[in-house]
Amino acid sequence: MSAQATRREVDGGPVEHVAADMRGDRRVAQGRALVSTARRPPEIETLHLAWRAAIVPPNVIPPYEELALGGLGRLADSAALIRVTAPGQLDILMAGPTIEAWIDQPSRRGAINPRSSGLLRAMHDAVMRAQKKSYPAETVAHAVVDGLVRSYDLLALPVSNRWGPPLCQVYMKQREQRYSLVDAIFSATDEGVVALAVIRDETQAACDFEIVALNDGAARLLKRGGVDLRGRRLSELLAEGGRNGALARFCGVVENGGSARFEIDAFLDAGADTHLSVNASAMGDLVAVTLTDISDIRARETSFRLLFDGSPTPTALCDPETFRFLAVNDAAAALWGFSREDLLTMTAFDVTPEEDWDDVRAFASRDPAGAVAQRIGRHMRSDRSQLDVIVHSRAIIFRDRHAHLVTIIDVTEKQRAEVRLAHMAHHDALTDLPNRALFRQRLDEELARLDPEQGQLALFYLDLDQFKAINDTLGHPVGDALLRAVADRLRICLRATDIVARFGGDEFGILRTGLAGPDEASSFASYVVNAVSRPFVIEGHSLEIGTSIGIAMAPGDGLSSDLLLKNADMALYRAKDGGRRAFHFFEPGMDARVRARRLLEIDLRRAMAAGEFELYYQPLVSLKSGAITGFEALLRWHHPSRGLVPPAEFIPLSEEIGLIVPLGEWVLRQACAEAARWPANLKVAVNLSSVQFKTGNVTHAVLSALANSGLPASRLELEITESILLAESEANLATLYRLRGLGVSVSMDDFGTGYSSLSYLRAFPFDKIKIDRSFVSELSDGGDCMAIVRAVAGLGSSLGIATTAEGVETGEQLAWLRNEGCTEMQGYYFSPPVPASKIAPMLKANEGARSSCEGLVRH
Ligand SMILES: Nc1nc2c(ncn2[C@@H]2O[C@H](COP(=O)(O)O[C@H]3[C@@H](O)[C@H](n4cnc5c(=O)[nH]c(N)nc54)O[C@@H]3COP(=O)(O)O)[C@@H](O)[C@H]2O)c(=O)[nH]1
Repeated sequence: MSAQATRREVDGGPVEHVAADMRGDRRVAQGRALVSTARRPPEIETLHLAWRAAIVPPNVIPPYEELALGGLGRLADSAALIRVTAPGQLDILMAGPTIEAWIDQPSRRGAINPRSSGLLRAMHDAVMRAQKKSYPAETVAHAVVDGLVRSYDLLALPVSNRWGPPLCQVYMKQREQRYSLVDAIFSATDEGVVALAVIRDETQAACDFEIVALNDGAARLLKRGGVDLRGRRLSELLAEGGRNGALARFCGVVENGGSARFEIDAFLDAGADTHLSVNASAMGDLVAVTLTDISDIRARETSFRLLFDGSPTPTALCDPETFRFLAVNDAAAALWGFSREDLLTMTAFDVTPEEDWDDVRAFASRDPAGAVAQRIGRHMRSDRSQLDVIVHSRAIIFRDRHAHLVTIIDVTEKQRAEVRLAHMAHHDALTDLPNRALFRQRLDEELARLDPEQGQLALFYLDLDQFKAINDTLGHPVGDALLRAVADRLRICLRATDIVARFGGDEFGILRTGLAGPDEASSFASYVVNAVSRPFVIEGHSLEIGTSIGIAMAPGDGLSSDLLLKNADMALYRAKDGGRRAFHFFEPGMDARVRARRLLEIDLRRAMAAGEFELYYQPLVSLKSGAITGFEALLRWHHPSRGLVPPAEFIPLSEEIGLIVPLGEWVLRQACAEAARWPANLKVAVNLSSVQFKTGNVTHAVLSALANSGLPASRLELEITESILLAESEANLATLYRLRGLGVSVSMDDFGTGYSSLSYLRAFPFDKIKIDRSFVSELSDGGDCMAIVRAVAGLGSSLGIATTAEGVETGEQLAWLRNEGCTEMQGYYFSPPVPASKIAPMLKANEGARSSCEGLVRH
């Protein structure tokens, strides 16, 4: 059987502790109890031994008469005879005065004090269970009598009953030891317990208190160890500053009755850092006070407060039900732009945009026992500006109530930086257009949902004409501004569902969906070409660039991004081939041509760096004297694998990719340097491309070539075509006049082809007209060419402009041209273009021939 501890309310009175140690089941081995009998009082011990003698042999219990009625003498005062007639029904058949006092009830059937009945019943049951083995049951009981705790040893024995079931005889012995209940309670707690008596003033109002009793805990807390505080007035123990306040709280308890809890830190000898929590209960003019030392808690709170207030992290304490701020630190006030005082009258909703209120509620209603929770959201400052925040919250107990300790991390800048980074990853920094990656992504998406029934998809691949030349000559800031302006113009061309992207350099892409067919794509492409062709004014420069566009359509030209981009790119090259400001649709078979052209472009750029270019010179011969008057410089490309590449194959491409500008400057420098070595009466003619006029600084290039070579300007002849006067004529005319002003002469090349407008001859005083070789080659056929050559020769003669016939290959042509009044010839009949090394011998031969009157000598 185990020790039992039961706690029962007895008649609504004080709590009684009853400890029962039932030994009825304990075995007795070889006549010796296993439990110690050392604490058994002598009377009980005697009784115990007598009983043991009587029951030998075992299993025979003594008759009722022998034990209950016989020979007990004064032990009968401390004995009771009990039985249990039904479960829970305890009868006391007989009880001596001592035991009667314990059970605090006269011995009557069925009316026993409940605080004793449980114990008696337990002893009865233990004895009855063990009766066959004749074991007694023993226990100790306690009771409070007159404020003293008394302890009793109890022994229960079975006795036989000739009229029915065995009975149970209980013997009780009160121990000498007694405790004061109040002392016991007082000493059992570390808390201070004080009994105060009210002192009333003449109006009978409570005004002070006298200490009636206190325990060690109270003496320790009030730091008056050794000094008897009993009889002292409470007011004497309180520091002046807090005295009135503290007394008022105690008086309030008395006046209002009941109990109250409050804090005091004003006890004189307790020290300023001692904080006591007071629980006071009034009973008439007596006040029972429990004092608890909460100094540590307050110290922790102070540390917490210091950490809280001084933390650079915005922090607030928030009521999870009302969302009211219970505390905020300076960092939070600074973050939200409100004062701390204002915030203490506000709720979390006042700093949260309304759209996020549900989030805030859900966040606050999470499991309060949970760990730190995190919410990413927005807060609002006093100026209504919004912040991106991460809110961490932890449920804590703050001053005996639930609260949420909330820290706020302002991630506005971080968030914006991330958004910026994400934007930068998908957009071109210069134009802010989507980049190739984003374009591809959108193209993939559009292809995935492409439904030909709903319309086709067109990919427009744009490349700006002449951009590189502008960039190289006017500088990158102008180039950048031009690209931005082009981007703006493209944006204007778009519908909301279109996408325009900059792929890099001067390449752009446009994605358009829902097209009925190629016709719709062509009209959009020409609209874009026209839009980009309109002049741009950048930093005072009027720039005309134009664009070429390659178009690939889905589903016809491919269903993958890669294929469509590749096909549109190929179509673009074709568009460029076909002349600028044009667009072209992808056609199967373009691939090979485009590849060849790409290779040429790569080769051309490399050739410039590798010094694969050389100038050949073709003599210009006076038809009057037969003397060489000068040489035309003609560019040649020594390709490492293809051999000598004629300029007609690479000049157009180098114009397109802007390479003509540096290449043209090289030609000028080289030709002038070469001519400077010739006899002083010989001129050198250099071809200028219209691109050099448009994007290069021709005047500067000419000046620097002359200066570097030392060639007099009068010995340099510049050959231009009418295309230079077609585009940007005003600016180009101004350049031509500037060049003429330097002293160089200017020839109109390839006259007769193109528009051959006579107005050009009026617009600028050309020094020479070069009749295109296509007319000369067909002179023998008679007809138009003869008439044209005759007209041009006559025009030159009447305007006083020299005329040079190009491509003279036969003596007949020569004779006819001389006869018609042409002043100069150039052609294979005299000499093809030759390397510079051949010039000296040629000049020598020409001189010799003229001196021997042989006229023109073919070389
Ligand atoms: N911008 C620059 N253009 C240049 C430069 N060097 C050449 N070119 C232009 O390339 C075109 C082709 O030139 P090329 O292959 O050198 O042809 C020239 C002559 O070889 C050719 N020619 C001369 N005589 C005859 C002849 O009797 N028969 C015949 N079939 N061809 C002949 O004519 C070309 C010279 O023409 P032109 O310039 O019009 O005087 C050509 O358009 C060049 O201009 C350069 O450095 N820059």
